[in-house]
Amino acid sequence: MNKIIMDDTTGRDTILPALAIRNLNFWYGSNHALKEISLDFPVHQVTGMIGPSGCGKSTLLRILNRMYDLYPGQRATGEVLFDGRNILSPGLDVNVLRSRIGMVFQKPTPFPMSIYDNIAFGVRLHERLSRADMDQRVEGVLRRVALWNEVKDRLNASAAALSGGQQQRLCIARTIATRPEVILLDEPTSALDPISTARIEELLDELKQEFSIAIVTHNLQQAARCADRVAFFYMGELVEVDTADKMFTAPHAKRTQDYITGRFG
Ligand SMILES: Nc1ncnc2c1ncn2[C@@H]1O[C@H](COP(=O)(O)OP(=O)(O)OP(=O)(O)O)[C@@H](O)[C@H]1O
Repeated sequence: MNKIIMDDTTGRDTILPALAIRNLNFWYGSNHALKEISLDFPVHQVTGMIGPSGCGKSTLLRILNRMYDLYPGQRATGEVLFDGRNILSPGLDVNVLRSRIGMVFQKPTPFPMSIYDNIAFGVRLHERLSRADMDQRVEGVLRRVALWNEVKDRLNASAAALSGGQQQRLCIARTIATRPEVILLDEPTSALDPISTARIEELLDELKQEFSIAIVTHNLQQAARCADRVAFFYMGELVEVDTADKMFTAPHAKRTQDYITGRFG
C-alpha cells in the first residue's frame, strides 16, 4: 500500500518513495566508491541505473539490501530510508530486510535443489505455511513469472536442469515469493539470449504494478524500454536523474549526453 504523508513545505499530501537515499557515501577500504548520493525510488516504478563500468551501480544495489555487511572494511554513511527507518542502522534485522528488499543477480543463481524448494526455501525462513498454502504460493509465483506451464510437471526436478532464461525467471519467482516491497536487479539479462531478455523485460513491466523495482543495466535500450526513471552515475557520483524519455532525448549534463551517445563507456 502507498504510504502518504503531508509535505511540510507545501502542505500537500505526498506519496513516500519506496526507498529514499540521502547523502550516501560508501568506501571499500580507502576507495571512496560512492559520493553524496541522494536518490528516490518511487513506488510502483522501475528505476534504471546506468553508467560506465566502475561508476558504482552494483555497489549501490548491494548497499540497498546490506550485502556489504558480509565484508569487513566496507563502510557506508548517510541514510537509506525504507518504511520510516534508516536501513544502514546497526540494529536492523538484515534477514527481515532481505525478505522485504529482494535481490536478483546477473548470473541466474538457483539453489542446488528442486524447482519447488527453490521457492519454498526462502518462504519457510519467514512464514509457517501448511503444505496446501505452500503449494499455492509456489504455483502463484511461478504463474506470475510465466514459468508455471513450463515446469508444473517437474516441480521436484533439479532447478539446474532449466535453461538460463528459465533459471532467471525462477530466481525472480523466488524473490517475489517472500512478498517483498522492492526488487533489486543487477544486470538480470546480461547472460541471456534476446528472447529470454524480452520475456524478463515484459515481466518487469507487469511486476511494477505490485512491486517497486530498481534495475542496473549496461544496455541503454533496455533502460529506455523498461525504466520509468533513469539515474546516470559517473565515477561514484550521481550526475542526473530524470524520466527515461527526458534522459534519452534531452539530458542536462554533458557527461550524460556523451555517455548515451556512445562517446565513452
Ligand atoms: N570488492 C571490492 N573491493 C574494492 N573495490 C571494489 C570492490 N567492488 C567494487 N570496487 C570498486 O568500486 C567501484 C565501483 O564498482 P561497481 O562494481 O559498483 O561499479 P559498476 O558501475 O557496477 O561497474 P560494472 O558496470 O563494471 O559492474 C570501482 O572503482 C570498483 O573498482
